[in-house]
Amino acid sequence: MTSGKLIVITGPSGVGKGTLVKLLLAHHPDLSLSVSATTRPPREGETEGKDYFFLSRDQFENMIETGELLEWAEYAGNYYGTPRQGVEEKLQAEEWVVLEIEVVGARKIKQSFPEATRVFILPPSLAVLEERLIKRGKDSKAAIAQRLEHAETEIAAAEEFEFCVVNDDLDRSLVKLEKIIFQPSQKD
Ligand SMILES: Nc1nc2c(ncn2[C@@H]2O[C@H](COP(=O)(O)OP(=O)(O)O)[C@@H](O)[C@H]2O)c(=O)[nH]1
Ligand SMILES: Nc1ncnc2c1ncn2[C@@H]1O[C@H](COP(=O)(O)OP(=O)(O)O)[C@@H](O)[C@H]1O
Repeated sequence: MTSGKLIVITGPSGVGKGTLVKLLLAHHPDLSLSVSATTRPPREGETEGKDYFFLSRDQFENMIETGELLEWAEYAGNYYGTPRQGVEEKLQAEEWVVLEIEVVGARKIKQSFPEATRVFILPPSLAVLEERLIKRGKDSKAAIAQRLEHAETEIAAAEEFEFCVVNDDLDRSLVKLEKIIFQPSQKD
């Protein structure tokens, strides 16, 4: 790797961003994942500093005010944001950094990093997205309904992004993502 690169993976909740990013990092240990800050309480099994930096609203708002976040957004009642320092240090060290973030934040990244490679992950259909959210078993019925409603607006913005991948078959989607990241000039 000859220079730093910022890779942004975005798309609606439940589309498979986390699953794809995990596979991508397992196949390419050179890539570095940015750990986000959030005011959402930790879920069972989540670790501070590994999955997220878990902050109070006051702490998060302080980071916004002091410009410590590269981007941030409010999603389903909680704040989520990318700590600036870690990403900038990694890019300066010529690392390739992956952000897995929701759509509003991914949009904002374009302003500070016009060169970023941004990939929007699409579900094969809204029905499949709903199925995945239900199967994942992490969200209440009401939360799933809220996420699906939100997904429709997010999907309408997909065309703004440099690349789109429909996450149908997981292995095929991973290959498409790898092509976008490592061979962006080649068309398939
Ligand atoms: N803008 C922004 N979104 C983030 C960040 N970190 C995570 N997210 C997004 O916030 C949304 C909710 O994340 P989470 O509560 O972990 O739920 P899940 O990804 O749906 O399981 C997801 O779409 C994440 O991609 C961040 O640093 N900035
Ligand atoms: N290509 C796929 N085919 C079938 N199920 C998938 C696929 N990608 C992800 N999933 C499943 O869908 C659910 C949501 O995926 P997840 O990675 O948590 O989404 P996100 O991070 O976008 O919220 C998980 O249960 C995951 O195992």
